[in-house]
Amino acid sequence: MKLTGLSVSMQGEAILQDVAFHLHCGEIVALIGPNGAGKSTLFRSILGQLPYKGTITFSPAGGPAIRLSDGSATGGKRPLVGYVPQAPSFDRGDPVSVLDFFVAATAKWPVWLPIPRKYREQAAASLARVHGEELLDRPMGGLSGGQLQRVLLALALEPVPHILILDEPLSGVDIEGEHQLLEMLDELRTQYDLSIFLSTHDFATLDQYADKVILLDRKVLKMGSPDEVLSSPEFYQTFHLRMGKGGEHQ
Ligand SMILES: Nc1ncnc2c1ncn2[C@@H]1O[C@H](COP(=O)(O)OP(=O)(O)OP(=O)(O)O)[C@@H](O)[C@H]1O
Repeated sequence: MKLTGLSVSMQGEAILQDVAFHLHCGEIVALIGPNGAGKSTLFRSILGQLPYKGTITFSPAGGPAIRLSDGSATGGKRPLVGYVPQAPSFDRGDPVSVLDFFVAATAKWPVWLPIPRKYREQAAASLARVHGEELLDRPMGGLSGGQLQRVLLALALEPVPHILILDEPLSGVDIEGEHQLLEMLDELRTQYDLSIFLSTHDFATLDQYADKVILLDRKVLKMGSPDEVLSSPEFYQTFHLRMGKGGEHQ
């Protein structure tokens, strides 16, 4: 995927200005920036949910270059983009099971009717992709942050897209859940040559999984390896940290 000169305005205010970068096949790119930087707006533009200026070009492996303008284009048999939204909160006592949720989302089957065996098998197979078979009959409200992310991830992989976008997948996930999720993303990108583009406020783990980091605050302020971005003056200025002469923060 290649973005050039991407700009978005809302109600006369420039939300994104001249954003440009490449996302290569099988690459994991992390998007960081302060609150209100435009991270979700960038995702919504890529998903074709917002009007924008500039170009977003998709060149799925083995397929023709496809320009997405309304979010409906597909790259061959696989959809271009899958999306894992910020995790919704479920009431602890909510009786809706993972199976109910999955089938309602994928097959549009109403939750109050008995679920046919074929839908149960399909949901189990989808959850198996994220090693979550055992979650099938659990209530959504009883899942941990990491388990909920895995269910949402399984949904976004049905069917497996070329590019997977995740909006703050690590928020509300404990350290062990975060480790599992990152391992799973790494496994999925290798298995499906999936490009992964995610936003996060967790900078400590970036160097464990991200090939590239983009620091955004309405514009791209810095782009590079986790080390390059996290040690840059732009990073320190954006997050109001003070930097010593040698580049070390004080
Ligand atoms: N529908 C809208 N109309 C007007 N302004 C909007 C709209 N949606 C978002 N904005 C503004 O766009 C800016 C960027 O918002 P966005 O949600 O993309 O930021 P973000 O980086 O995802 O923030 P966060 O880290 O808090 O989730 C904010 O100033 C927000 O107020």
